[in-house]
Amino acid sequence: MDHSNSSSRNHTNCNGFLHPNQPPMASSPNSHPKVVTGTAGYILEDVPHLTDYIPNLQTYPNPLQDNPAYSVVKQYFVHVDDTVPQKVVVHKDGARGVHFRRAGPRQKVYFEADEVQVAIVTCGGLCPGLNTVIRELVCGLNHMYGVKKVLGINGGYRGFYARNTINLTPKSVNDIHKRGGTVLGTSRGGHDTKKIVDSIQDRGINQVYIIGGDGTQKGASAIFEEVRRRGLKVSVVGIPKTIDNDIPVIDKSFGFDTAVEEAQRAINAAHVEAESVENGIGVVKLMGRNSGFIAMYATLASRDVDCCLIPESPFYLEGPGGLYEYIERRLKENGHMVIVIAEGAGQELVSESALSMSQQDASGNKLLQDVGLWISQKIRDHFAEQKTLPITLKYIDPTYMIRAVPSNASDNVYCTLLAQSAVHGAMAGYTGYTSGLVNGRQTYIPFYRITERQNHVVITDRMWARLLSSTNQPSFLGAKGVNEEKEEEPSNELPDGHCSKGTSASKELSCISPAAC
Ligand SMILES: Nc1ncnc2c1ncn2[C@@H]1O[C@H](COP(=O)(O)OP(=O)(O)OP(=O)(O)O)[C@@H](O)[C@H]1O
Ligand SMILES: O=P(O)(O)OC[C@H]1O[C@](O)(CO)[C@@H](O)[C@@H]1O
Ligand SMILES: [Mg+2]
Repeated sequence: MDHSNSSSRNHTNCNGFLHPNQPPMASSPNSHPKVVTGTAGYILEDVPHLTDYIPNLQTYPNPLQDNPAYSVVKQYFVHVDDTVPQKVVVHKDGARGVHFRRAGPRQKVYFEADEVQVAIVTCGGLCPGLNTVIRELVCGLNHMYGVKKVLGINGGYRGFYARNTINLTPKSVNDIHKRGGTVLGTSRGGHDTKKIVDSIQDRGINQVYIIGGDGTQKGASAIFEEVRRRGLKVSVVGIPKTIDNDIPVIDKSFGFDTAVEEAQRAINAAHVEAESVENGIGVVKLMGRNSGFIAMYATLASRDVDCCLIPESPFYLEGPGGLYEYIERRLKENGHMVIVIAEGAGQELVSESALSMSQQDASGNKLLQDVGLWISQKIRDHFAEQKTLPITLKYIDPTYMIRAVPSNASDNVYCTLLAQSAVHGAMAGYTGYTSGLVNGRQTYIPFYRITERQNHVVITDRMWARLLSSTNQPSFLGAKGVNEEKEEEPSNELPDGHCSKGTSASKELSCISPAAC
């Protein structure tokens, strides 16, 4: 695919054509999904390119061609038509389904090293690996493409217009990956698209790398649209960050492995405390506002957990099949037990007994009640009232300790690949995309696929069933509940316990190709 000629690119490629419902990008005030279809139900959900709205942009040979480290690598450059399938499990006669553009270096780039002025910003909550991504962006840009001008935006989105910037060099970021947090600082709220793009324009920034969760990626999408509306040669790139693993499409988010590993320490402590006393109960609260992935994977990894409670699986306390009954049975069988609870679990129960559920943080996220404290007290009160089983309960809340640590070895490698892929895409003129791993391959995913939904644990899927069979906890769902759950989340099941509740664009695509989802 030759991006020096955007019109030919929009109309025929990948043995396919622009989807008939999609107008050509250049004629529309806002970008539209670029969907290319091919034979056998092939669909490419492509990402925008600078040439979509700035014609005749000059190209340059990729400097990696002369880089001794890379020139020996056979087929180092990604073929322009390489794409990655969203779904790898297919049936003999099924459609090929949705694909994303494969990430990696291209033969031609759209920026000369001296011309590039980069900005990097981190937004939202902390997550292990933020500093590694920052480091690898700075080093990747410098070592692979000779880019020297890299600014760090201080304190999240508002830093674009309200704070001083920080010069980042390979030397200044050399060992930041060994530290937790983000050297740039972060914040919630403060996204003012006009002021941010004014700042981008005023500072001559032409590549923006935005590291953050679902809210941040929505902000990145708004920045991209405004940049495009102003006709600026600025690549806007998202790098997905979330300890909750609630970003859809991608295999998992960076820092998640580290968080699960770190959670083991809290679970171990809860287990040691619980088994050291008669009828000991250890309760561990883990993060997960709307998605219980950390709790689910930490439970599966640990084997010491007897009950895992997540936001996706409503539970109840009293009566047959309830939590109290299970605790009593487990204590009688085993003498102790460990409960892991995600912070977003059981919020409807807590809110019945707490004051307000309507408070929000600066980004508009609902502030949660402390379900860990609440459930610990409820269990203590219940068994004190019963007087038949005297329990000792220890409550551990390691939530901020888990996300404040530096990333582990595997997350460091993942962060490096994500950052390098992001850089290759921007240098190749792509924009308006999130760099993400899909089925083990680095890809460029259009913003709308990342922002339209959240990733949730599917409690009717195999992974949750594995958890139930490993803990032996009740499912808290009658047959009716299971059927309702199946009806609610019908078609977008992703491998191994991931599901994204669909909205507009992807639902349309499911209609084009049901086998794609
Ligand atoms: N719909 C939106 N449009 C523009 N900007 C947004 C939107 N939602 C959130 N933002 C901005 O994105 C930034 C981060 O959002 P938020 O605090 O929700 O964290 P996040 O990126 O979702 O990360 P996490 O939830 O994992 O901590 C904030 O500065 C917020 O103002
Ligand atoms: O207290 P803060 O910084 O708002 O962050 C808490 C939230 O951040 C998250 O870790 C998401 O980043 C959620 O799990 C949690 O609810
Ligand atoms: Mg979020």
